[in-house]
Amino acid sequence: MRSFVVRSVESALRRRGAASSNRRLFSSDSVPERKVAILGAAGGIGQPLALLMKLNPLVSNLALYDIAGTAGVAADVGHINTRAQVAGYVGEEQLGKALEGSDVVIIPAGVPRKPGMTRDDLFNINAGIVKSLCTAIAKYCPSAVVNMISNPVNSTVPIASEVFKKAGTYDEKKLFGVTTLDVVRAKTFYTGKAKVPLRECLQLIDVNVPVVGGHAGITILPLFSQATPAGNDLSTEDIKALTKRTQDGGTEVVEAKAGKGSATLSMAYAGAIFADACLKGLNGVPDIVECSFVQSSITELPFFASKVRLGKNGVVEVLGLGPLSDYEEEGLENLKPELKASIEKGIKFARDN
Ligand SMILES: NC(=O)c1ccc[n+]([C@@H]2O[C@H](COP(=O)([O-])OP(=O)(O)OC[C@H]3O[C@@H](n4cnc5c(N)ncnc54)[C@H](O)[C@@H]3O)[C@@H](O)[C@H]2O)c1
Ligand SMILES: O=C(O)C[C@H](O)C(=O)O
Repeated sequence: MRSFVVRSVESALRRRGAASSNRRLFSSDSVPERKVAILGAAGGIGQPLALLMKLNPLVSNLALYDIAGTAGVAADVGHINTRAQVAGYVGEEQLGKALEGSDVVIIPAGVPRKPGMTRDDLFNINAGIVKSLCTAIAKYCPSAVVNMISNPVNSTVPIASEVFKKAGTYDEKKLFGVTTLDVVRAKTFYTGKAKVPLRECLQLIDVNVPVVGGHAGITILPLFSQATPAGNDLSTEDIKALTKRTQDGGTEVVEAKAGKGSATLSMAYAGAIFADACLKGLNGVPDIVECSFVQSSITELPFFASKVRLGKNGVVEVLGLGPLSDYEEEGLENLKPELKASIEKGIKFARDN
C-alpha cells in the first residue's frame, strides 16, 4: 500500500515535470521531520484520515487526539509499517502534549449534520469546540499550519482567526478552511459528464476544477468554465446541473447516510490531499496550488476560498478568480450576503465569548 501511495504521488509529480527535484523528498534520509496532529481523530473523518496520514511518507510523527477512543485508533494505525510514529492522546489534560511541536494541525472535531440540518445548525456546538481547540493551538504550537475541517467552515475559520488574534499568534498565512472536498466532488461530477479524453478520466488527478467562495450551499461556487481539460460539449443546462450537484454534494451524502452522519471517507481523502499539499509547501516543493478558504482580499469579504499557492510559511499567494462566465459572475454576487453573514457570525462569537 505504501509503495502504491508513494508511486502514485511520484508519478503525479513526474507528470507535472517536477520529478527530479522532488523524488529526493521521498527517500527517508532527506525528508524533514514533520509532526501532524489530528484533533477529533477517533471520529468518522478522524479515523480514515489518521490512516491516510500514516501512509504519507512526509509525516514523521502523527498525534491522534480526541475526547475518547484514541488509544485504540493509535494502536491500530500504529501497527502499519510506514515512517510515522503514532501516539494517541485523550482528554484535555493530554491536548498540550498532542500539539507540542506540530507542523500541521488538522481539525475534524465536532458534530456532523443529520438530514434536514444546514451546516450552520452545527454552529452552537462546534463553535465552542473549535474555540477551545484553537486556544490550545495558540498556546502549544502557535506556528503550526491549521487545517480546519469542522463545520460550518464559513464561520469556524473566522472563529479561529479571532482566537489567534486574541492570543497574539495569528498568522493569516497559516490558517486554512479545508474546501478540498468541494474540488474533489466537482472533479468527479465533471469527469462523469464532460467528454474529456479517457486517459484523463482514469487519472482524476489530471482533471482540474477550481471551486471558490465558501463551504456551504450556494457559497460553494465551482468554476466549470475554467475546468481542464475543457469539456467543450457541456451545455448551459449541464453546467447548472453540475454546479447544483457540487453545491449539494454534502447533503446528498447526509441524506444517503440517513441520520448516521455526513461525508467521512471522501472527506478523509480530501483532507489527506490538502494536508499533503501543506506539507509539501512547508518542505519547499515548488508550485503547490490548492483551493482553500483563507483570509483574502480578492473580493470585499475578509475570508474567501480560491486557489492558493503554498510554500514554506503557508500561503505564498492568494490567486485571483480568473475570468468568470456570466453564470459564475451571478453565482459570485449571490453567494456574498450569506458568506458575509457566516463570517460575521463567527467573528462575533469569538469576540463575545
Ligand atoms: N470541511 C468539510 O468539507 C467537511 C466534510 C465533512 C465533514 N465535515 C465536518 O467535520 C466534523 C466532523 O465530522 P465527523 O463525521 O468526523 O463527526 P464524528 O462525530 O464522527 O467525529 C467527530 C469527533 O470529534 C470528537 N470531538 C468532539 N469534541 C471534541 C473536542 N473538544 N476535542 C477533540 N475532539 C472532539 C468526537 O469525540 C468525535 O470523535 C463535522 O463538523 C462535519 O460537519 C466537514
Ligand atoms: O455536508 C456536510 O454537512 C459535511 C461536509 O461539509 C460536506 O460537504 O460533506
